[in-house]
Amino acid sequence: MKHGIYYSYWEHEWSAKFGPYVEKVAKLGFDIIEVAAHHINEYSDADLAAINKSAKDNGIILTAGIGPSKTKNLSSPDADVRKAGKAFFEQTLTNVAKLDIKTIGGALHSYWPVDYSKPVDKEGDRARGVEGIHGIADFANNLGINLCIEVLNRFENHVLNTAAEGVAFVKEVGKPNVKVMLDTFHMNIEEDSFGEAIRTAGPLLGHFHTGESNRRVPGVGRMPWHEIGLALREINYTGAVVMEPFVKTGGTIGSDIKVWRDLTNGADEAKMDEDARNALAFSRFVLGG
Ligand SMILES: O=C(CO)[C@@H](O)[C@H](O)[C@H](O)CO
Ligand SMILES: [Mn+2]
Repeated sequence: MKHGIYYSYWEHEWSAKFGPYVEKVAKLGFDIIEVAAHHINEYSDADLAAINKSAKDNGIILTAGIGPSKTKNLSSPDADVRKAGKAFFEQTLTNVAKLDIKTIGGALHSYWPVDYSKPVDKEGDRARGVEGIHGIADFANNLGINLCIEVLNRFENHVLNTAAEGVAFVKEVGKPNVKVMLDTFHMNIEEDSFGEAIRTAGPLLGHFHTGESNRRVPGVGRMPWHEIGLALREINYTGAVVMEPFVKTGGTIGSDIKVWRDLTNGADEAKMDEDARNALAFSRFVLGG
């Protein structure tokens, strides 16, 4: 098991440059940095090559996260949007591969966060989502990338809210590089049992996000970490465990995640680094790796 952190912990914008965080995360002792792929198509080949070299020099593996926008939604009822979504993913995956990234996770099958001001068509969106992911799976596989479909809570997405729904979706897609992704923050809202949800995903679990129920770093709240660690060991999970703390207000990150109060307790960057370091030690101890 390898441990990582989403660099958005320190930032306010999904567009924030991730290059400078590779060395920082390595110094904190992490194995992985998760980067936002939302704006990766704006990086030049030279930027990507420099980041890849920095990752190799620092012994860091990269993974990618993404919440596709409404205009890139693979499950949209509008065929032109689905087409734009496919083209966006092909370009994004091509650039992601330049960083030797093998895992991209998020609501790849849909868009995020969902606009609930209009009625949603869960069955239709799900069916189009299966087709959309099926349509980009081989392209990703040829680049050696796994597509990890994140199960999100009801307030953020309607298509997949539980591990069981995620598993059924992934089985219907039926491609070896399409996997289920779970996140303790979302599981805490939707699952009856953390252990059972992880066991339900079993060998299909491709990526795992961690965070407390208020999205602070692991170890400071009331998430049942021992139960989660036992279940991950039980299914012999050897993939990435990436903490995804969101603690700062402001910017598009603050508004998409709905952080309306400072969850850092007024921490400066050094204190935020220390919190991340402590959360890593806690995660290695309680989850393994
Ligand atoms: O859990 C979430 C959102 O609540 C994330 O994994 C998200 O999809 C990604 O961070 C977007 O970049
Ligand atoms: Mn997540």
